[in-house]
Amino acid sequence: MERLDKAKYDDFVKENYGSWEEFREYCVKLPKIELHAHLNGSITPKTMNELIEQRKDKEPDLANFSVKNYIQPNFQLEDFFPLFNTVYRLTDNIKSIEYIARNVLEEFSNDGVRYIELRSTPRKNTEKGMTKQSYAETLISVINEVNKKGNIIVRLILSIDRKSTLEEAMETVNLAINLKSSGIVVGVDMCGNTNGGAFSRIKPAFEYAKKNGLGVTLHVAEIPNSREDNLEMKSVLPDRMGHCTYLEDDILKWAKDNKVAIETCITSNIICRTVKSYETHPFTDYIKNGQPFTICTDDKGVFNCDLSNEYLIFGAINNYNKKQLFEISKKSINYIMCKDNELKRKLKEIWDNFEINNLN
Ligand SMILES: CNc1ncnc2c1ncn2[C@@H]1O[C@H](COP(=O)(O)O)[C@@H](O)[C@H]1O
Repeated sequence: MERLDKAKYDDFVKENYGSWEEFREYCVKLPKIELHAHLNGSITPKTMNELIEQRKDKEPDLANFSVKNYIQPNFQLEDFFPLFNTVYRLTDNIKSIEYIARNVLEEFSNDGVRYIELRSTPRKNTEKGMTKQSYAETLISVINEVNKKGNIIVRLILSIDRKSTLEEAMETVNLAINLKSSGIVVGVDMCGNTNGGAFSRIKPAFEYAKKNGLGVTLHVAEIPNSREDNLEMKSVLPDRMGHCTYLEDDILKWAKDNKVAIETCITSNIICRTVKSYETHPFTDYIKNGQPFTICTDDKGVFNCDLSNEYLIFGAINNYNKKQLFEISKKSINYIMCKDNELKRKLKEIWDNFEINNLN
């Protein structure tokens, strides 16, 4: 938020929302959909410290573990990926996965997120008895618990790290196929270090996922000069694409024509310096061109952000009033991977009720 030159937007905010506080309140109250959130990047420092406290007696190396502000001066995308070496030490067993999932989902719910497709990379840790399968099943069980409470509706996307071998990628896709009947797993994602290798190596796994009725989302063009990869990714016909900060016009046009929404992660792009400023973020072109997109947090724990604030930033920069921001959040219903029509009807009802009660 500090990075946004608020003074520039004071007049607009005063006229349309009353004050910045009221603007923020509106953004929290607005029902929202989150379609690009990595579980392990969404853990707050508070939750990390709680995990350390819970475990340090039995695992003394954790006593010296300090959770400091991740974002140091001159932080950039290359500094981001190694952070997970540390985070994964703290989330290396099933109990911790359960704990972080509960906390992260509760935080999204408190922020007014009404539907989320949370994503996470199943990992194994033989020493601690964690398998990819138990990792995913634990998430499903927490999600079922959260769904029962009824404040937020949660579905799961299993992520595949870009540096995986094809065999590893296929293992995760098969896991997702087997767990589809839970009604919770809706698709697969490709994420991880942008230097992790050519997408073509693991492309067959995503084609196989699509053939088996899973949704597919891919991290596309987060960095420049990735034309070859971008074309390979497009040819999989993904349902959505993450970031796309350096995506070429012809592929953007293809995405528009085929209603492939871009998961745009504003604060993440600014902090990782893949976009220079809020004002020059490609979302301004998305609006101009009628590009389908959805506003997302990416890693709310690492970037110290929340979805309400992403809406606030987006609203301020584009001078969007209450109704316009509402329309943006409502459109995201069209981009969910979950094919359950009853669920879509339920979401539309939530948005319609909000509109009746707040915007007429
Ligand atoms: C900054 N933008 C990004 N670009 C690419 N990959 C990202 C990412 N943000 C997070 N991840 C990837 O998500 C995984 C962590 O969450 P899970 O263990 O799956 O829950 C890591 O592989 C990380 O590289």
